[in-house]
This record gives sequence, C-alpha cells and structure tokens, in this order.
Amino acid sequence: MAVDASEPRPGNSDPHKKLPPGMVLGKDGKPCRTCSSLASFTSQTKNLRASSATAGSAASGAAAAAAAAGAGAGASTATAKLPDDCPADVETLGRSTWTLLHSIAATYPQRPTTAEQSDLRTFMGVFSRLYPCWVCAEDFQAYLQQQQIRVGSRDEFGRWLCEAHNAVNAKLGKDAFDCARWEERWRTGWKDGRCG
Ligand SMILES: Cc1cc2nc3c(=O)[nH]c(=O)nc-3n(C[C@H](O)[C@H](O)[C@H](O)COP(=O)(O)OP(=O)(O)OC[C@H]3O[C@@H](n4cnc5c(N)ncnc54)[C@H](O)[C@@H]3O)c2cc1C
Repeated sequence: MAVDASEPRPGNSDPHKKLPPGMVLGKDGKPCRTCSSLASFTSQTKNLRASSATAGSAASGAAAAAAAAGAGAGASTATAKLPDDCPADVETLGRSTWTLLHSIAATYPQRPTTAEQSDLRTFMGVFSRLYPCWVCAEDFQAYLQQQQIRVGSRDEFGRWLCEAHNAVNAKLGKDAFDCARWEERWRTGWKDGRCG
C-alpha cells in the first residue's frame, strides 16, 4: 500500500494547495467524505457553505452544526460534536468495515468447502473494488495483488486479514496488532474474560 490517504489526493486536476490535511477529493472533484477525516471534511464544507452563504444561501440544521464543528477544530472535537446519524467519514467507515471483515473471518469455517473458499475470494475481490473510500480501495487492490489472499481455513484467512489490516495501520503510522491474538479479539473474546 504505497499511498498515504492522509495526503490530499484529488480525483482530478484541482489544485492541492487549498485542501486541508486529510482531505481527499472524489473522482468527481468534490470533497469525498468517506475518503477524508471528519475534521478536514467539515472544515472544507464549512468554507464552501460560507461562500454560498455570501451568495445568499444559508446552511441549516445538522449540516450547519457539522460545518461549525469543523471550524478550526481537531478531528476529535469535530467528531464529538456531530450526532451519531451523520454519513460516515474515513475513520467510522473503516472501523465498521474492519468489524465486518474480521467477523467474517471469525465465522468462516475451519475447513471450508471449495465453494466457500471461492465465495470468500470473490467477495474480497468485489469488496476491494466497491469500497467507498476510493484511495483506500485502490491501495487495498494493490495489496491483494501483492499478497495473495489465503482462504484455506479460518485461521489462514484471519491471519491474512490481520496482516492486511496491519499494512493499513503501518501506512497510517499506527501500531501493529499481534496477529497471534486475532481470534481473541474477534471470535472468542480476551482470555481475561472481560468480553463475557
Ligand atoms: C480495506 C481498508 C482500507 C483502508 N485504507 C485506509 C487508508 O488508506 N487511509 C485511511 O485514512 N484509512 C483507511 N482505512 C480506515 C483505517 O484502517 C481505520 O479503520 C480508521 O483509521 C479508524 O482506525 P481505528 O484506530 O479506530 O481502528 P481500526 O484500524 O479501524 O481498527 C478497529 C479495531 O480493530 C482491531 N485491530 C487493529 N488492527 C488489527 C489487525 N491488524 N488485525 C485485527 N484487528 C485489528 C483493534 O482492536 C481496533 O480497535 C481503511 C479501512 C479499510 C477497511
């Protein structure tokens, strides 16, 4: 995964310089919420709304609150001020998606049939093309090309997925997760019993 999505990456030739850090444009050239951190997205949309307010239109309701939350605020501040029922940014989308993917690994058979292995391979291939953050999707497709997916058993896929997740963690400057413990995290619960 060669590209850091914290860098501005426009989908067209718009100038990078006006984009806040963490902002990624969609392939249509507009701010891409599912590719961007919430703080940068709300900061950018605030600027756009301010421009249109000057031209006579006003932002309102939750949208205005979101824009205000982004004004000069860090990601955590903006996140704290937004209601739960707003569209996903790159982080909430990522967390939910990893939960789904690791949970699929956790319920994948220990001895999958040929058809089950084929389904999982197909699912992951389609997933990598449909993932709503296009920069994430492109890098994940590249990862799939470099690190052939392993679907021969639950543990094989669980560890492959953990390594894939660690590759994203590394790209984002986060700590690596201990893949020997992927099942504790996503299937059995931690050995200390705190997950019930
Ligand atoms: C396919 C994919 C590609 C992505 N690419 C990008 C990108 O290019 N740029 C970007 O900004 N964001 C990307 N994201 C989102 C990013 O990975 C995180 O989801 C997001 O930054 C939120 O991170 P987090 O720290 O809350 O925890 P997450 O990374 O979302 O992890 C959720 C939980 O999973 C557990 N965990 C962490 N690492 C592992 C692991 N290796 N194996 C098993 N469990 C683990 C931890 O308990 C953690 O709390 C991507 C997400 C996906 C699904």
